[in-house]
Amino acid sequence: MDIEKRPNMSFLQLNNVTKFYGSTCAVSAMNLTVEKGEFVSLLGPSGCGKTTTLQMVAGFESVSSGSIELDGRDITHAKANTRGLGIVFQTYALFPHMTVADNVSFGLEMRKMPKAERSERVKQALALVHLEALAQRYPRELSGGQRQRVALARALVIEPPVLLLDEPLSNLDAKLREEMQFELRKIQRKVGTTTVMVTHDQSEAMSISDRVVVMEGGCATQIDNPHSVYEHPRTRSISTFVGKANLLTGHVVTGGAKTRVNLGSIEVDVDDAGFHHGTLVLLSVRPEKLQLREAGQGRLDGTVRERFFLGSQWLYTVNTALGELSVLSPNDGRPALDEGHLAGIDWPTHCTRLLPADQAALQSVEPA
Ligand SMILES: Nc1ncnc2c1ncn2[C@@H]1O[C@H](COP(=O)(O)OP(=O)(O)OP(=O)(O)O)[C@@H](O)[C@H]1O
Repeated sequence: MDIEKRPNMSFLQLNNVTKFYGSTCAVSAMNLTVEKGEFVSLLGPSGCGKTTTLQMVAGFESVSSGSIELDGRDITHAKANTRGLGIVFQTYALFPHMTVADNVSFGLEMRKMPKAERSERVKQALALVHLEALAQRYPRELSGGQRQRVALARALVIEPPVLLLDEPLSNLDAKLREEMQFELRKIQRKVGTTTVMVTHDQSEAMSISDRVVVMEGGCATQIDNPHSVYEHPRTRSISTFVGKANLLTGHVVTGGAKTRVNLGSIEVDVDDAGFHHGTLVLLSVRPEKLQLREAGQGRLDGTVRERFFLGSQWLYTVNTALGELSVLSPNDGRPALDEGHLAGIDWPTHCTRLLPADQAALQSVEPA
Protein backbone atom coordinates (compact mmCIF):
# COMPACT_ATOMS: atom_id res chain seq x y z
CA MET A 1 0.00 0.00 0.00
CA ASP A 2 1.36 3.44 -0.96
CA ILE A 3 1.17 5.74 2.03
CA GLU A 4 2.12 8.81 0.04
CA LYS A 5 0.04 10.71 -2.51
CA ARG A 6 3.03 11.66 -4.64
CA PRO A 7 3.45 15.07 -6.21
CA ASN A 8 3.99 15.13 -9.98
CA MET A 9 7.44 16.70 -9.93
CA SER A 10 9.94 15.57 -7.35
CA PHE A 11 12.63 18.06 -6.35
CA LEU A 12 13.87 16.45 -3.17
CA GLN A 13 13.55 12.70 -3.02
CA LEU A 14 14.28 10.19 -0.26
CA ASN A 15 14.47 6.59 -1.48
CA ASN A 16 14.28 3.88 1.19
CA VAL A 17 16.43 6.00 3.48
CA THR A 18 17.41 4.06 6.59
CA LYS A 19 19.53 5.07 9.56
CA PHE A 20 21.01 2.82 12.22
CA TYR A 21 22.79 4.12 15.31
CA GLY A 22 24.54 0.90 16.32
CA SER A 23 21.68 -1.57 16.56
CA THR A 24 19.01 1.18 16.97
CA CYS A 25 17.02 1.79 13.83
CA ALA A 26 16.20 5.54 13.99
CA VAL A 27 14.74 5.80 10.47
CA SER A 28 13.39 2.85 8.52
CA ALA A 29 13.02 2.75 4.72
CA MET A 30 11.75 6.31 4.44
CA ASN A 31 10.32 7.27 1.05
CA LEU A 32 9.39 10.87 0.40
CA THR A 33 9.13 13.08 -2.65
CA VAL A 34 8.95 16.84 -2.17
CA GLU A 35 7.86 19.05 -5.01
CA LYS A 36 9.62 22.32 -5.85
CA GLY A 37 8.17 25.12 -3.72
CA GLU A 38 6.35 22.73 -1.40
CA PHE A 39 6.25 23.08 2.40
CA VAL A 40 6.42 19.64 4.00
CA SER A 41 6.45 18.97 7.75
CA LEU A 42 7.78 15.89 9.53
CA LEU A 43 5.45 15.38 12.49
CA GLY A 44 5.58 12.83 15.25
CA PRO A 45 6.28 12.14 18.91
CA SER A 46 9.69 12.44 20.51
CA GLY A 47 12.20 9.87 19.24
CA CYS A 48 10.29 8.93 16.07
CA GLY A 49 13.19 9.90 13.78
CA LYS A 50 12.24 13.39 12.55
CA THR A 51 15.53 15.13 13.34
CA THR A 52 17.60 12.21 12.09
CA THR A 53 15.75 12.38 8.75
CA LEU A 54 16.41 16.11 8.46
CA GLN A 55 20.06 15.69 9.48
CA MET A 56 20.54 13.12 6.71
CA VAL A 57 19.07 15.54 4.16
CA ALA A 58 21.36 18.27 5.54
CA GLY A 59 24.37 15.94 5.32
CA PHE A 60 25.15 16.10 9.05
CA GLU A 61 24.32 12.41 9.51
CA SER A 62 25.34 9.62 7.16
CA VAL A 63 22.73 7.39 5.52
CA SER A 64 22.96 3.67 6.45
CA SER A 65 21.15 2.62 3.28
CA GLY A 66 18.98 4.18 0.61
CA SER A 67 19.58 7.39 -1.32
CA ILE A 68 18.72 11.11 -1.37
CA GLU A 69 18.32 13.09 -4.59
CA LEU A 70 18.12 16.84 -4.99
CA ASP A 71 16.95 18.20 -8.34
CA GLY A 72 17.94 14.94 -10.03
CA ARG A 73 21.42 14.84 -8.39
CA ASP A 74 22.36 12.04 -6.00
CA ILE A 75 23.52 13.85 -2.83
CA THR A 76 23.50 10.81 -0.52
CA HIS A 77 27.22 11.04 0.16
CA ALA A 78 27.83 14.71 -0.69
CA LYS A 79 29.47 16.78 2.07
CA ALA A 80 27.06 19.05 3.98
CA ASN A 81 28.81 22.23 2.84
CA THR A 82 28.47 21.28 -0.82
CA ARG A 83 24.70 20.79 -0.64
CA GLY A 84 24.04 24.55 -0.31
CA LEU A 85 20.95 24.05 1.84
CA GLY A 86 19.47 26.66 4.17
CA ILE A 87 19.26 25.40 7.71
CA VAL A 88 17.52 26.76 10.81
CA PHE A 89 17.84 24.51 13.82
CA GLN A 90 16.29 24.78 17.25
CA THR A 91 19.49 26.25 18.63
CA TYR A 92 19.74 28.87 15.95
CA ALA A 93 23.02 30.24 17.39
CA LEU A 94 23.60 33.68 15.94
CA PHE A 95 27.12 35.07 16.23
CA PRO A 96 26.84 37.20 19.38
CA HIS A 97 29.67 39.60 18.45
CA MET A 98 28.16 40.42 15.04
CA THR A 99 25.31 42.78 14.21
CA VAL A 100 22.11 41.47 12.68
CA ALA A 101 23.27 42.62 9.23
CA ASP A 102 26.67 40.92 9.64
CA ASN A 103 25.03 37.70 10.83
CA VAL A 104 22.87 37.63 7.72
CA SER A 105 25.77 38.62 5.48
CA PHE A 106 28.07 35.88 6.78
CA GLY A 107 26.97 33.13 4.38
CA LEU A 108 27.39 35.46 1.40
CA GLU A 109 30.89 36.45 2.52
CA MET A 110 31.79 32.76 2.70
CA ARG A 111 30.60 32.51 -0.90
CA LYS A 112 32.87 35.47 -1.76
CA MET A 113 30.05 37.68 -3.03
CA PRO A 114 31.13 41.27 -3.82
CA LYS A 115 30.30 43.78 -1.05
CA ALA A 116 27.74 45.91 -2.95
CA GLU A 117 25.71 42.89 -4.03
CA ARG A 118 25.99 41.44 -0.55
CA SER A 119 24.57 44.47 1.21
CA GLU A 120 21.70 44.64 -1.27
CA ARG A 121 20.85 40.95 -0.61
CA VAL A 122 21.08 41.45 3.16
CA LYS A 123 18.74 44.44 2.91
CA GLN A 124 16.22 42.37 0.95
CA ALA A 125 16.42 39.43 3.37
CA LEU A 126 15.92 41.69 6.39
CA ALA A 127 12.97 43.40 4.69
CA LEU A 128 11.43 39.98 4.13
CA VAL A 129 11.41 39.27 7.87
CA HIS A 130 10.57 42.90 8.78
CA LEU A 131 13.86 43.61 10.52
CA GLU A 132 15.38 46.39 8.35
CA ALA A 133 15.21 48.81 11.26
CA LEU A 134 17.22 46.51 13.54
CA ALA A 135 20.10 45.78 11.14
CA GLN A 136 22.74 47.35 13.39
CA ARG A 137 21.62 45.72 16.65
CA TYR A 138 23.40 42.80 18.29
CA PRO A 139 21.58 39.50 19.00
CA ARG A 140 21.49 40.22 22.75
CA GLU A 141 19.44 43.37 21.97
CA LEU A 142 16.67 41.36 20.26
CA SER A 143 13.61 39.47 21.47
CA GLY A 144 13.34 35.69 20.93
CA GLY A 145 11.04 36.16 17.94
CA GLN A 146 13.35 38.74 16.37
CA ARG A 147 16.35 36.42 16.79
CA GLN A 148 14.36 33.64 15.19
CA ARG A 149 13.65 35.89 12.23
CA VAL A 150 17.34 36.80 11.89
CA ALA A 151 18.11 33.07 11.74
CA LEU A 152 15.50 32.70 9.02
CA ALA A 153 16.90 35.67 7.05
CA ARG A 154 20.40 34.21 7.39
CA ALA A 155 19.20 30.91 5.92
CA LEU A 156 17.13 32.51 3.15
CA VAL A 157 19.72 35.06 2.01
CA ILE A 158 21.83 32.40 0.31
CA GLU A 159 18.74 31.50 -1.77
CA PRO A 160 19.01 27.80 -0.93
CA PRO A 161 17.25 25.22 -3.10
CA VAL A 162 15.83 23.70 0.08
CA LEU A 163 15.24 25.21 3.51
CA LEU A 164 15.49 22.79 6.44
CA LEU A 165 13.83 23.86 9.68
CA ASP A 166 14.13 21.86 12.90
CA GLU A 167 11.59 23.04 15.49
CA PRO A 168 12.41 26.61 14.44
CA LEU A 169 9.75 28.16 16.67
CA SER A 170 10.15 26.01 19.76
CA ASN A 171 11.80 28.71 21.88
CA LEU A 172 8.94 31.15 21.49
CA ASP A 173 5.94 31.68 23.77
CA ALA A 174 2.55 30.50 22.51
CA LYS A 175 1.34 33.84 21.09
CA LEU A 176 4.58 34.75 19.33
CA ARG A 177 4.84 31.20 18.05
CA GLU A 178 1.44 31.46 16.42
CA GLU A 179 2.33 34.80 14.85
CA MET A 180 5.61 33.42 13.55
CA GLN A 181 3.86 30.36 12.08
CA PHE A 182 1.77 32.59 9.81
CA GLU A 183 4.77 34.83 9.12
CA LEU A 184 6.90 31.82 8.17
CA ARG A 185 4.24 30.52 5.82
CA LYS A 186 3.80 33.95 4.21
CA ILE A 187 7.56 34.33 3.67
CA GLN A 188 7.84 30.79 2.30
CA ARG A 189 4.97 31.43 -0.15
CA LYS A 190 6.54 34.70 -1.27
CA VAL A 191 10.04 33.31 -1.79
CA GLY A 192 8.84 29.90 -2.99
CA THR A 193 11.66 27.98 -1.28
CA THR A 194 11.10 24.24 -0.99
CA THR A 195 10.92 23.69 2.76
CA VAL A 196 11.07 20.69 5.09
CA MET A 197 10.25 21.38 8.73
CA VAL A 198 10.47 19.14 11.77
CA THR A 199 7.90 19.68 14.50
CA HIS A 200 6.18 17.70 17.22
CA ASP A 201 3.38 20.28 17.34
CA GLN A 202 0.46 19.02 15.30
CA SER A 203 -1.32 22.36 15.01
CA GLU A 204 1.90 23.95 13.75
CA ALA A 205 2.33 21.24 11.12
CA MET A 206 -1.32 21.49 10.06
CA SER A 207 -1.44 25.27 9.79
CA ILE A 208 1.79 25.81 7.85
CA SER A 209 2.30 22.80 5.59
CA ASP A 210 1.18 21.73 2.15
CA ARG A 211 1.73 18.14 3.23
CA VAL A 212 2.45 16.43 6.52
CA VAL A 213 4.60 13.33 7.01
CA VAL A 214 3.44 11.56 10.16
CA MET A 215 6.27 9.49 11.64
CA GLU A 216 6.09 6.73 14.25
CA GLY A 217 8.98 4.55 15.39
CA GLY A 218 11.25 5.56 12.50
CA CYS A 219 8.58 4.97 9.82
CA ALA A 220 6.43 7.35 7.85
CA THR A 221 2.91 6.10 8.54
CA GLN A 222 0.94 8.70 6.58
CA ILE A 223 1.91 11.38 4.07
CA ASP A 224 -0.91 13.61 2.98
CA ASN A 225 -2.29 17.14 3.09
CA PRO A 226 -3.22 18.40 6.59
CA HIS A 227 -6.98 18.14 6.03
CA SER A 228 -6.78 14.50 4.91
CA VAL A 229 -4.46 13.55 7.77
CA TYR A 230 -6.98 15.02 10.21
CA GLU A 231 -10.14 13.70 8.56
CA HIS A 232 -8.78 10.37 7.33
CA PRO A 233 -6.09 9.20 9.76
CA ARG A 234 -4.73 5.79 8.72
CA THR A 235 -4.04 4.48 12.19
CA ARG A 236 -5.31 4.68 15.71
CA SER A 237 -2.19 6.52 16.86
CA ILE A 238 -2.44 9.11 14.07
CA SER A 239 -6.10 9.74 14.97
CA THR A 240 -5.14 10.55 18.55
CA PHE A 241 -1.80 12.25 17.88
CA VAL A 242 -3.20 14.57 15.24
CA GLY A 243 -6.08 16.09 17.19
CA LYS A 244 -8.28 14.22 19.66
CA ALA A 245 -10.55 11.28 18.91
CA ASN A 246 -13.15 9.15 20.66
CA LEU A 247 -12.37 5.54 19.78
CA LEU A 248 -15.23 3.04 20.09
CA THR A 249 -14.61 -0.68 19.74
CA GLY A 250 -17.00 -2.68 17.58
CA HIS A 251 -17.31 -5.33 14.92
CA VAL A 252 -18.54 -5.15 11.35
CA VAL A 253 -21.98 -6.73 10.88
CA THR A 254 -22.40 -5.72 7.23
CA GLY A 255 -19.29 -5.29 5.10
CA GLY A 256 -18.70 -4.14 1.52
CA ALA A 257 -19.61 -0.73 0.09
CA LYS A 258 -21.91 0.12 3.03
CA THR A 259 -20.50 -0.74 6.40
CA ARG A 260 -22.60 -1.34 9.49
CA VAL A 261 -20.89 -1.67 12.84
CA ASN A 262 -22.14 -3.14 16.10
CA LEU A 263 -20.77 -1.08 18.99
CA GLY A 264 -22.42 -3.19 21.69
CA SER A 265 -25.55 -1.29 22.68
CA ILE A 266 -26.11 0.31 19.26
CA GLU A 267 -25.43 -0.35 15.58
CA VAL A 268 -24.29 2.47 13.29
CA ASP A 269 -23.62 2.97 9.59
CA VAL A 270 -20.20 4.20 8.48
CA ASP A 271 -19.22 5.54 5.05
CA ASP A 272 -15.79 3.82 5.02
CA ALA A 273 -15.88 0.79 2.75
CA GLY A 274 -13.71 -2.30 2.41
CA PHE A 275 -14.19 -3.90 5.82
CA HIS A 276 -15.30 -7.52 5.99
CA HIS A 277 -18.10 -8.98 8.09
CA GLY A 278 -16.86 -9.87 11.56
CA THR A 279 -13.76 -7.61 11.51
CA LEU A 280 -12.88 -6.06 14.84
CA VAL A 281 -12.73 -2.29 14.30
CA LEU A 282 -12.37 1.05 16.05
CA LEU A 283 -14.89 3.75 15.20
CA SER A 284 -13.13 7.10 15.46
CA VAL A 285 -15.13 10.28 15.94
CA ARG A 286 -13.67 13.70 16.73
CA PRO A 287 -15.09 15.52 19.81
CA GLU A 288 -16.18 18.51 17.70
CA LYS A 289 -18.22 16.22 15.42
CA LEU A 290 -20.42 15.05 18.32
CA GLN A 291 -23.61 17.04 18.87
CA LEU A 292 -25.49 17.30 22.15
CA ARG A 293 -29.29 17.10 21.97
CA GLU A 294 -32.26 16.55 24.28
CA ALA A 295 -32.20 13.12 25.96
CA GLY A 296 -33.74 10.50 23.64
CA GLN A 297 -33.06 12.64 20.52
CA GLY A 298 -29.63 11.29 19.56
CA ARG A 299 -28.03 7.95 18.75
CA LEU A 300 -27.51 7.36 22.46
CA ASP A 301 -27.93 9.12 25.81
CA GLY A 302 -25.28 10.04 28.33
CA THR A 303 -24.76 11.96 31.56
CA VAL A 304 -22.48 15.01 31.65
CA ARG A 305 -19.74 14.14 34.12
CA GLU A 306 -17.49 17.19 33.73
CA ARG A 307 -17.40 20.36 31.71
CA PHE A 308 -14.54 22.74 30.97
CA PHE A 309 -14.80 26.26 29.59
CA LEU A 310 -12.26 26.83 26.78
CA GLY A 311 -13.42 30.29 25.70
CA SER A 312 -14.74 29.68 22.20
CA GLN A 313 -15.87 26.13 23.11
CA TRP A 314 -17.13 23.94 25.94
CA LEU A 315 -15.45 20.58 26.47
CA TYR A 316 -17.78 18.00 28.02
CA THR A 317 -16.99 14.53 29.32
CA VAL A 318 -20.13 12.43 28.95
CA ASN A 319 -20.70 8.96 30.45
CA THR A 320 -22.51 6.67 28.00
CA ALA A 321 -23.17 2.96 27.54
CA LEU A 322 -20.24 2.99 25.05
CA GLY A 323 -17.89 4.52 27.61
CA GLU A 324 -16.75 8.07 28.27
CA LEU A 325 -17.03 10.44 25.30
CA SER A 326 -15.38 13.84 24.84
CA VAL A 327 -17.68 16.39 23.22
CA LEU A 328 -16.56 19.85 22.05
CA SER A 329 -19.46 22.25 21.60
CA PRO A 330 -19.20 25.81 20.32
CA ASN A 331 -19.80 28.52 22.88
CA ASP A 332 -22.62 30.01 20.83
CA GLY A 333 -24.21 32.00 23.61
CA ARG A 334 -26.63 29.28 24.75
CA PRO A 335 -26.35 28.19 28.39
CA ALA A 336 -23.90 25.32 28.92
CA LEU A 337 -25.13 21.93 30.13
CA ASP A 338 -24.66 21.33 33.86
CA GLU A 339 -22.78 18.39 35.32
CA GLY A 340 -25.27 15.56 35.91
CA HIS A 341 -27.46 16.60 32.94
CA LEU A 342 -28.84 13.74 30.82
CA ALA A 343 -28.28 14.52 27.13
CA GLY A 344 -28.67 12.83 23.76
CA ILE A 345 -25.55 12.44 21.59
CA ASP A 346 -25.61 12.41 17.82
CA TRP A 347 -23.13 12.57 14.93
CA PRO A 348 -23.34 12.80 11.15
CA THR A 349 -22.50 9.42 9.55
CA HIS A 350 -19.90 10.97 7.21
CA CYS A 351 -17.94 12.32 10.22
CA THR A 352 -16.88 8.90 11.53
CA ARG A 353 -13.90 6.79 10.40
CA LEU A 354 -13.25 3.10 10.77
CA LEU A 355 -9.78 1.96 11.76
CA PRO A 356 -8.58 -1.62 11.90
CA ALA A 357 -8.35 -2.64 15.56
CA ASP A 358 -5.27 -4.69 14.73
CA GLN A 359 -2.64 -1.96 14.59
CA ALA A 360 0.20 -4.43 14.26
CA ALA A 361 -0.98 -5.25 10.76
CA LEU A 362 -0.88 -1.60 9.72
CA GLN A 363 2.40 -0.65 11.31
CA SER A 364 4.21 -3.22 9.25
CA VAL A 365 2.98 -1.78 5.97
CA GLU A 366 6.00 -1.05 3.82
CA PRO A 367 5.92 2.27 2.02
CA ALA A 368 5.99 1.72 -1.75
N1 LIG B 1 23.57 10.27 17.81
C1 LIG B 1 22.75 9.29 18.19
N2 LIG B 1 23.22 8.13 18.67
C2 LIG B 1 22.41 7.12 19.02
N3 LIG B 1 21.06 7.18 18.93
C3 LIG B 1 20.53 8.32 18.47
C4 LIG B 1 21.32 9.43 18.08
N4 LIG B 1 20.51 10.42 17.66
C5 LIG B 1 19.26 9.95 17.77
N5 LIG B 1 19.26 8.69 18.27
C6 LIG B 1 18.08 7.83 18.48
O1 LIG B 1 17.39 7.73 17.26
C7 LIG B 1 15.97 7.80 17.46
C8 LIG B 1 15.39 8.96 16.67
O2 LIG B 1 15.89 10.19 17.19
P1 LIG B 1 15.50 11.60 16.57
O3 LIG B 1 16.30 12.65 17.28
O4 LIG B 1 15.62 11.55 15.11
O5 LIG B 1 13.97 11.71 16.97
P2 LIG B 1 12.99 12.96 16.91
O6 LIG B 1 11.73 12.45 16.34
O7 LIG B 1 13.64 14.10 16.20
O8 LIG B 1 12.81 13.28 18.45
P3 LIG B 1 12.65 14.71 19.21
O9 LIG B 1 11.32 15.26 18.83
O10 LIG B 1 12.70 14.30 20.66
O11 LIG B 1 13.82 15.57 18.79
C9 LIG B 1 15.77 7.92 18.98
O12 LIG B 1 15.54 6.64 19.48
C10 LIG B 1 17.11 8.46 19.46
O13 LIG B 1 17.35 8.06 20.79
